[in-house]
Amino acid sequence: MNKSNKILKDSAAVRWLVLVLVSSLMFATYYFQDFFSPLRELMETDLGINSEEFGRVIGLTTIANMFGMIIIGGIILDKWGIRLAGLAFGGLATLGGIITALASMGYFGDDKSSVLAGLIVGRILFGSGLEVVCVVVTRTIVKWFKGYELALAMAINMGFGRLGSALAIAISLDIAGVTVSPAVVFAATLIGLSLIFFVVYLFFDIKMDKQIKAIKAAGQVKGEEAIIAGVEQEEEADEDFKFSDLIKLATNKSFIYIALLCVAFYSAVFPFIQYAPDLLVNKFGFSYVLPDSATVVAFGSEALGSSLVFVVIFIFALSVTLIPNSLKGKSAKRLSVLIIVGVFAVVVYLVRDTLGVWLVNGPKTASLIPLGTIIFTPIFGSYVDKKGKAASLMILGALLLIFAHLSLSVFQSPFLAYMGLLSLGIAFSLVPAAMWPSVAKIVAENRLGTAYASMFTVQNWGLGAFFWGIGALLYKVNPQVVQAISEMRESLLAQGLTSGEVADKIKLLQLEGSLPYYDYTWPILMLVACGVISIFLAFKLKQADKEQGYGLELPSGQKPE
Ligand SMILES: C[C@H](N)C(=O)N[C@@H](CCCCN)C(=O)O
Repeated sequence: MNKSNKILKDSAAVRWLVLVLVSSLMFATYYFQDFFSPLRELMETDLGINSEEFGRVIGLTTIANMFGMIIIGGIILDKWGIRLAGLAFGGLATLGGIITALASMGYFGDDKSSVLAGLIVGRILFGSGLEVVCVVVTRTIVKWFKGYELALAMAINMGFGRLGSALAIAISLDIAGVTVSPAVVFAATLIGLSLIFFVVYLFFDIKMDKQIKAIKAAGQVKGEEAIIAGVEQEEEADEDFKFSDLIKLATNKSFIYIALLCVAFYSAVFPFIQYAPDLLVNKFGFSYVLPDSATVVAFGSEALGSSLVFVVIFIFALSVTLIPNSLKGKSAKRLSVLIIVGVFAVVVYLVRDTLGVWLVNGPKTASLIPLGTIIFTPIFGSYVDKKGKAASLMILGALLLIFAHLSLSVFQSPFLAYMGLLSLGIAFSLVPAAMWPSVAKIVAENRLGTAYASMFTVQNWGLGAFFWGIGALLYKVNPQVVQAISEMRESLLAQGLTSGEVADKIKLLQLEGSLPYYDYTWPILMLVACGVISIFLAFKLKQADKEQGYGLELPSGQKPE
């Protein structure tokens, strides 16, 4: 390559800096999507927002996407390009964040209906920007990493999103303290900051476009340079939305199965994560606040012991998965697994008090689900690249999903709860790692943009229904709990207690057994049905792939004979 024809993306340092700058938008939007999750109870005690209304706030976040916002956003992205579309939809998400924050502070009125209306409007605006931001970021990564480390860049970008989710679940209650608004203000500030990072990115984008233009203008576009300079045109053709393409996709059996699998699978995961901290507190007796070690012991040695076993199994699974990549020879592999597990078991023993405190806290434990996927997704992604078996791995993921939701709904054992969370984390790594590259096998490259946009749209139908549905069913099957908490809240407020004091008092009364907990059995059992549908669809996908020959079971780059 002619040295003078080098452009910004040829520098690894600039490429990775760009990835961090644009991935900050993923981090912040995923954070904002999930930060309400550990606040379910506080919303009720601080703002009087019950579980059905909580479900409405979360569910309506996706409403614009259910009615074609992602398709519209994709068309706008084609017309305006990455820079303007990123600013417009990142700005929309930020505006939604600001309105949500103002509503939680009582800026639009202190009464429950004004707060609720403000929260809903804010979340709808945020949600309208969220998914298009995800498409803009994906397209930006393709622009900078095509021909380089594209798959790794995508996995790391997804990791930024998962880190956002994990942190949101783990720390928002600590940020909130006794009122909801500080957590909302913090989450909205993060989106604002990430938009500033995106603005910084724009300087790189403008500069690279100028370089490409200059190369073209100088008429040096030959051979290898042509590929580089052709980036823009190539991507425009790749990502264009065409309604005729939608029709073609809708008649492809394999695409239908994978799109429906995307709906069924993600419906049982993203909405579950929103309720996981509250489920762990209400069903398994986890805490919302970080308890001291004495309380952890009182929580029960069974739970404490199971949580530590959970950590050791997690590390065992991790080392078994990781080691084959780095060591050859069975005995060397076994020995290194033993050493790693042994060392970690000692470390776990030494820090057992702190770890025990964390692993009986609902939000902190629930945050391990997205956190674990940051490590597992690239591992499974590389397995799919090298060995294939994508359809079979989706079947396995669906099976783990069923186990997870069964152990978290019908059983009452903390040990099974930890195992359920672990298998949910593995499923949440397996299925995305196998699903997204499979779409690229089923759909021609020039239809991928349309394929992702239509998949995200139908996915949002499921998400909207289940975000709201879990809260609504929880409300429906727990009328006495809703009434008892609401009456207690009214009476404590009438006695002159502040909303923070009311929240504390209600928690205390629940701990003492004077106020009941929510029963989550039916809302989570409903998600088992999603797992059963997922497994059926994954089998159908494997069958359809055999007929249509996309090679989903083959390693990356191999085609069936
Ligand atoms: C929420 C979003 N619609 C979604 O499905 N995100 C996926 C990642 C999609 C990556 C596509 N290149 C996720 O698992 O977070």
